[in-house]
Amino acid sequence: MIHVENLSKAYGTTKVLDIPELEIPKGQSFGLVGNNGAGKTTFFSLLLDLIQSTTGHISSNGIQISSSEEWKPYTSAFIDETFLIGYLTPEEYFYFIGELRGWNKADVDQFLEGFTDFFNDEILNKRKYLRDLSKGNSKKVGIVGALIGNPEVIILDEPFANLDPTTQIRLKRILKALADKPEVTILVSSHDLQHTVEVSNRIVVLEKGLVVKDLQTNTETMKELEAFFSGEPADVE
Ligand SMILES: Nc1ncnc2c1ncn2[C@@H]1O[C@H](COP(=O)(O)OP(=O)(O)OP(=O)(O)O)[C@@H](O)[C@H]1O
Repeated sequence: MIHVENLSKAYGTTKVLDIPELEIPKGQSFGLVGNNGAGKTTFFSLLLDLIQSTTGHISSNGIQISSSEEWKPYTSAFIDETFLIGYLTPEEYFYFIGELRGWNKADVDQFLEGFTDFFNDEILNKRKYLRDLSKGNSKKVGIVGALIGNPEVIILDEPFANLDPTTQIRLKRILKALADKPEVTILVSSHDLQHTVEVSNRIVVLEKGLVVKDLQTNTETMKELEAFFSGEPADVE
């Protein structure tokens, strides 16, 4: 589905991402973890053609993302609040995204009914502009907006950050349900190892722009990640 080849990004003389090759098959739920500055957002920004690579390229379904728009109809993302439109209410924003994705108002309304718990009565019918929402509530809008139109590729940068514990648990359920769909490829970055392991069947660890671990999630993955990030051997209890 997504093929990365010889990809690097440098600012001046500093290389912040260097991925010689990476294949993300259709249907995979791909978790990206790494410490601050590891290159997670850089990678996702390159995947969405938000920044230009220094070398190499990424293709999605065989389409080179920097030279064609054809990947956009089936790809959706929420990276940060720049994806939101401050002067719209959540409803207006969702309808706007719906229009882009070929859904009418009724389709969007019906879809939003599935997020009543997730919204916790703080998003819809509040007559508030997106610019006035709290960070957590903005994130909820961005995530749900990214799911409108049943995209096949979903990219979410740190979706758990700024969410309260109840909403994090609800989000995990939503992401797991998406991960179970064979036609959906989902890429999530997070600093929360536990959440990432729970919603991903593959975990890639970035460190200073390099892929230093590439794991199929199993019962040992959490232990292995904790050992890696604490700098201690994995077999120490
Ligand atoms: N426009 C820029 N100019 C210079 N350096 C940049 C620029 N954008 C990102 N970087 C650098 O690239 C590196 C990777 O940043 P990136 O935001 O991808 O990391 P991250 O893994 O998402 O980090 P975090 O967990 O802190 O969000 C960092 O060292 C960052 O300072």
